[in-house]
Parts: sequence; structure tokens; C-alpha cells
Amino acid sequence: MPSVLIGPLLIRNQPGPFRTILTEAGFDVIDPAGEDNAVSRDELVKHLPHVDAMVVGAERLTPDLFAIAPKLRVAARTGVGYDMVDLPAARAHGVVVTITPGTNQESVAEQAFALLLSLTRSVVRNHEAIRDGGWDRRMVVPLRGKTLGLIGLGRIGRAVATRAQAFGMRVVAHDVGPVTEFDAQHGIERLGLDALLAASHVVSLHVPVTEETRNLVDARFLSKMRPGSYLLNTARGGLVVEADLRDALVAEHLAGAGLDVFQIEPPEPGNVLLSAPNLVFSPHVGGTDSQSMSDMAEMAARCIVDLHQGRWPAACVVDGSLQNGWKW
Ligand SMILES: NC(=O)C1=CN([C@@H]2O[C@H](COP(=O)(O)OP(=O)(O)OC[C@H]3O[C@@H](n4cnc5c(N)ncnc54)[C@H](OP(=O)(O)O)[C@@H]3O)[C@@H](O)[C@H]2O)C=CC1
Ligand SMILES: O=C(O)C(=O)CO
Repeated sequence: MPSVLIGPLLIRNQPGPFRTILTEAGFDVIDPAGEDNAVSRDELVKHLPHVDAMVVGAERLTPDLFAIAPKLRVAARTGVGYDMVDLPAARAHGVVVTITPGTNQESVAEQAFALLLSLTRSVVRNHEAIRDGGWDRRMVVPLRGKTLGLIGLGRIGRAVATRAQAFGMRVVAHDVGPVTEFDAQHGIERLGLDALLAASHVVSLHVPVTEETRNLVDARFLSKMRPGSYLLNTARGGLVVEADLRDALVAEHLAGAGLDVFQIEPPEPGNVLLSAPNLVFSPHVGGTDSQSMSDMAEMAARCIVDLHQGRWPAACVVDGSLQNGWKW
């Protein structure tokens, strides 16, 4: 009987049909011990040598883990970013890596706006002040008429764009991909990076972390942003040089930043951003509202079952180069 290890706690606790999809297809579903969001390394070392598939969340799948997993055929990530999976090692061990595109863009877009409105309307600061007996009616910054600059106009960037337009914002975007019908339909202007930074009152990051984008937001990038503008990062912590962002906030060059992600998660106690001004944080929950979790779990399960039953789920496979000759 094939077996599948379920990594993320939020997926293990899902009431949706993902377990039935797996068990009806003949899988033994294995829940590791522990209540941490990601499976501990000890549990990975215990289970990976014996399982055929794993549903992956925040676990880092490093070459040494592939090396102890001779039966592993599929690593199914619940989500779209797969930067924590070592793809060359997966390929070398014949492990197909899948993701769940289309399942969490609305959730991330809502999170981007939760962070943005918290900043422009001082939600957290006002809440804390009132609890401390204060009643400081500070000025609220309107979004209407402002320009939002999206770096990355993929699934999430587009979901953020339509919400921004509902708030009366102008949207501009920078993306390496070709201009699409969406841009024309929604009147989105594509700009070079520097032009976008100069034009935007709010810059929101929606690119993957890659060799080109790692540390994209550094002192130079921040200096090109408009004085008094806001930065949102609901993509990956690796995009931002945290010390440089702290400096831009301390210097009040930026009015604020909203972060769902950090270079190291959870942030270490000495992280320079934890004591910086005008920040709003969330613990990498952008993509994980209850509907997204259920959809991600179901899609990951279906991708595993498809692969087991000899169908190639091209929409969720990250690296198609394995398709020829790949067998369960
Ligand atoms: N906080 C959270 O919980 C979540 C975070 N994320 C993060 O958000 C990222 C984006 O997700 P999603 O929108 O679904 O991904 P998509 O692949 O749909 O969109 C990413 C876009 O960025 C473009 N792009 C890639 N590299 C660059 C670059 N160097 N400069 C400009 N544009 C670039 C891509 O172009 P092309 O396709 O041509 O490469 C694509 O259009 C994920 O990779 C993940 O890291 C995702 C979900 C949840
Ligand atoms: O989809 C992703 O990449 C996420 O970060 C969600 O967990």
C-alpha cells in the first residue's frame, strides 16, 4: 500500500475531502507527531525513508533528506512557492515536485490589503493607544487616487490589482513576462522598475524569490521609492534586505511597511525589524485562509493520486523535465 506523509499542521487539521481522496485511492495517510506548523526534522528523518509521497508546507526538503528517502516519488507542496524544495536534488532522485496554483491568490490579496489598511489607518497603533487610555485621532491616509506599484503581475499580483482598483487606486506593474489581455482589460500600465518605484505610493511584492530577485529590496531600491510611500511584502522574506528596510523606516523615508514574511521564519529575537517603527507584521498567513487551505489540500491530494494512477498533472508539476520515462 503506498503511503503519504502529511507535513503541514494546518493541512492535517483540514476537515475537507483531501484525506478521503487519498484513502479511496489506496493510500496509507501518515500524520507525524508534533503540533508545530512544520514537521520537525526528527519526524522527517523517521518517516521519509518509508513513504512514497509527502505533502509539504514550510518544511525544507534538502538534498540530505532526498538521500534518505529511496521510495519517495512525489513532494506535493500546498501553496505555490517552492523555494524550500531543492529541485536539483528532487530531480536527481526522480521525485516529482508539485504545487497548487490557483488556490491562494485571493487569500494573499486580502492579506496585502489587511496590512495596507492597517498602515494607512494606523489600526494597530490606534488599538494599542486606546487600550493604554489614549484617544489620539491621527490623520488617516486615503487609498483612492493613489498609485499602487505591483512587482510581479502573476496570479497574486492580478488579484491585488483588481482589489486596488475597487479602492479607486491607479495600478502600475513591473513583470518580466509578456503584457497580457488582463493588463489591457484593467488599464494596467507596465513600467520599468525604477519608473514604478518613482511613481508608486504603495509598492507590493508578488514575485518568487529566485537568483534574480533575492535581496531585490535593498538600500538602492528603497532610495528610489517615493518619500512617504509604503512597502508590502506578502511574497517571500528573501526579497528584502531587512537591515536596509529598517534604515529606510528609521529615516522616515518610508511611511511604513507591511510584512507577512521574513528572511528567517519565525524571525529571530534580535531581528532588526522587530524594533523598527511603522511596521505591521503577520506570521506568513497570507495564503492560508480556510478556503485556500481546503483547496490546497484537495489539489495536492489529487495531484498525488493522478501521478499514482499514471496521469501527468501538468498544471501542478513544477519541473516537467521528469515526465519522460517517470514511473511511480
Ligand atoms: N505569503 C504567502 O502566504 C504566499 C506567498 N506567495 C509568494 O508569492 C509569489 C507569487 O505567487 P503567484 O502570483 O501565485 O506566482 P505567479 O507565478 O503567478 O506570478 C509571479 C509573477 O512574477 C513574475 N516574475 C518572476 N520573476 C520576476 C522578476 N525578476 N521581475 C519581475 N517579475 C518577475 C513572473 O513572470 P514569469 O511567469 O514570466 O516568470 C510572474 O508573472 C510566490 O512565488 C510565493 O513566493 C504565494 C502564495 C502565498
Ligand atoms: O503558496 C505559498 O507559496 C505560500 O507561501 C503559502 O503557504
